[in-house]
Amino acid sequence: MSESTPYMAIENVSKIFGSYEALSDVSLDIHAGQVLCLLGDNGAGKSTLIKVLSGFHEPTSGTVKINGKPVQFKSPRDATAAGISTVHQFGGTFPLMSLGRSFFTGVEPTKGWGPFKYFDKKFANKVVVEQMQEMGITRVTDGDRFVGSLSGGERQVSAIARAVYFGAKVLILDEPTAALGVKEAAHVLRIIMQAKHRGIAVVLVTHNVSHALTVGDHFAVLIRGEKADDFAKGQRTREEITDLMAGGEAMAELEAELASLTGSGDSIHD
Ligand SMILES: Nc1ncnc2c1ncn2[C@@H]1O[C@H](COP(=O)(O)OP(=O)(O)OP(=O)(O)O)[C@@H](O)[C@H]1O
Repeated sequence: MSESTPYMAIENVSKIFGSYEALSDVSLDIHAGQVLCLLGDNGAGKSTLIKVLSGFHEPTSGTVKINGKPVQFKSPRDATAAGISTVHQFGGTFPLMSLGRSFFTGVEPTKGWGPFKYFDKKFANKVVVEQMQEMGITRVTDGDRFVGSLSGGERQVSAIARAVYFGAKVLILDEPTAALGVKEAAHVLRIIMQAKHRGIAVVLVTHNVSHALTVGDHFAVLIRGEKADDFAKGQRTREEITDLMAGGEAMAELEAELASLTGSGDSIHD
């Protein structure tokens, strides 16, 4: 990783729910123009970590920093103001909303004045079509189309396009390729690379080691709330990562169980 100050960092962050420690003493650096992949099995703490980064949860202890300075996000609004944009698994939009409306939710462009102010649909639709085309979704030519008419991959890409258009500095993507076909996943990964080349810091949460290895510059593996490993591209093999993630531990347990079954005469081959 570069020596420069990361745009965002968390230091020794823990998050405790009741008596359960969902995150335990996790530190991470998030650099502009790099893709940080957050890997981990179900329940490892990935969503909790995303929620800390995006201002949804305040950490129980530890520090969040922007440009080297400690910050306290009291709400997602504070994180948004710091340029942090989170795209949820299904694009986080309403299926019956038009593409133009959905793209500008919360920042509606208006025309007219005072009581005669109205949503500038023409402008919104023009921008959304331009942005989608730029991101390779060439079949969208009408901003009046419903969000629900997009495929899963197109929805992800449009949510990323929105974040980029509004100047996100950190783009957090929660399992953006889950449930996508190979071609669509490849498109989303290409768009992630585009965002990185624009200087955006990308945090990619995924179960998919192949996807992570394709675009990642840096990797962190969470196991039961703890950072089990943290490494740069090229420092681990695919097998090492898969083993760690899937819990070498879980596989060892399964093997021990099978061995005891065979050992006690309950052969699975009987
Ligand atoms: N608000 C909450 N209250 C209590 N426990 C919680 C809360 N949020 C998360 N947890 C617990 O913290 C642990 C980590 O959950 P988290 O959702 O962060 O995992 P994850 O890695 O995102 O899993 P998945 O891949 O399944 O989404 C889980 O055991 C979960 O039940």
